[in-house]
Amino acid sequence: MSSTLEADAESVLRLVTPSLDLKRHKGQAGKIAVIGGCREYTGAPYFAAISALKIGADLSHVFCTKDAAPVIKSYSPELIVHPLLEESYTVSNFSEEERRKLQEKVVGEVDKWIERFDCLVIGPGLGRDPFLLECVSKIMLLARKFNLPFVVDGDGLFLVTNSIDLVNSYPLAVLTPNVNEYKRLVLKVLNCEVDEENPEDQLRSLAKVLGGVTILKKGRSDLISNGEIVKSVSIYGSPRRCGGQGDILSGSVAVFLSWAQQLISGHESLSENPAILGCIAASGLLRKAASLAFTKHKRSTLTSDIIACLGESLEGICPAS
Ligand SMILES: NC(=O)C1=CN([C@@H]2O[C@H](COP(=O)(O)OP(=O)(O)OC[C@H]3O[C@@H](n4cnc5c(N)ncnc54)[C@H](OP(=O)(O)O)[C@@H]3O)[C@@H](O)[C@H]2O)[C@@H](O)CC1
Ligand SMILES: Nc1ncnc2c1ncn2[C@@H]1O[C@H](COP(=O)(O)OP(=O)(O)OP(=O)(O)O)[C@@H](O)[C@H]1O
Ligand SMILES: [Mg+2]
Repeated sequence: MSSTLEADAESVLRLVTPSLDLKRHKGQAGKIAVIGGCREYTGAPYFAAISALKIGADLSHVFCTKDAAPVIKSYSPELIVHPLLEESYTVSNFSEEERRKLQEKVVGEVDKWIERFDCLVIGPGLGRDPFLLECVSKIMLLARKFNLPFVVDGDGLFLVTNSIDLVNSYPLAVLTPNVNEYKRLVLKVLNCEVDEENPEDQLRSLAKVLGGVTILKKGRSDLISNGEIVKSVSIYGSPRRCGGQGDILSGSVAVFLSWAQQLISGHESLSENPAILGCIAASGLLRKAASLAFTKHKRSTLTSDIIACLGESLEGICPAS
């Protein structure tokens, strides 16, 4: 791997992480919202949303189904949980008109909040219910209308792979596929298999064909591209592959992307791409935290242990004072 490909993740973390300042008010360090959480999955949206707070965001919301909400609330009083999304079983006896009205209501409720957020994370633990995914498509269109950045992960990638137009040519979209999700995306968009020999060139082509979205391809090395540049993050992480680490990553990308956007909007001389910076910072921090958690917990390392190490890992790179 060439040295120019490997990003200096620690420098990026130092660049984008804002200093703590008594003059700043609640909200200025970031307000993020996770769209995810259904009957099957409550852990994934929790991991994404709590990671955002642990890194330093001020407010973290979760928009999930009615069944998932009390469960997610009970994991943490820190999260603001909206029991809004509906699955097909709720509407099984509804007419077309009643379904349309319910969708309008769901999207209308999200619309009330959306302008307050700095970034959305769409997909952790969302599930694949068709009625629910239709609503989420409309939420993505709403986010695009407000020029709100969003990170698409998990089942959000299932949705996007089947409806590419939702992200096509939206430079504020970040996709964070794992090995499987990437395979499906490459097959759908490039109509070929994953190229293991030239992963950087294929990733660049994929991001370019998608009109300049940013893609963070997760794996032994994380590879990041927006169709122009390609960067990698290969810092040593952990040999534990417990589920949920991708969810930490998606919540973290949302925070670092928001911070990078804030930084760049205040410094016209900075020409870096905030989505690329956000991905590098998030990947670097997750790997540091995973490594630290593994030294403490070895084989029993869980996603919650990695989340508990996010603060200490960031402190080691950007001390709070
Ligand atoms: N606690 C929770 O609530 C969590 C909920 N989550 C939520 O679950 C939803 C579905 O997400 P997902 O990641 O399970 O779906 P997908 O990518 O289709 O993988 C399915 C199967 O693919 C395989 N496989 C995976 N990686 C591979 C690899 N590197 N190399 C080779 N094979 C690989 C592996 O199959 P197996 O090896 O078991 O045959 C795996 O089981 C989504 O909403 C997500 O957010 C998770 O975030 C976890 C924590
Ligand atoms: N083989 C690997 N070696 C080292 N680190 C890895 C490896 N695979 C993934 N990772 C790290 O774990 C993070 C999460 O990637 P992973 O492929 O587990 O996501 P995921 O399948 O979406 O996770 P989740 O279970 O949350 O859905 C990546 O950003 C990367 O830093
Ligand atoms: Mg995942």
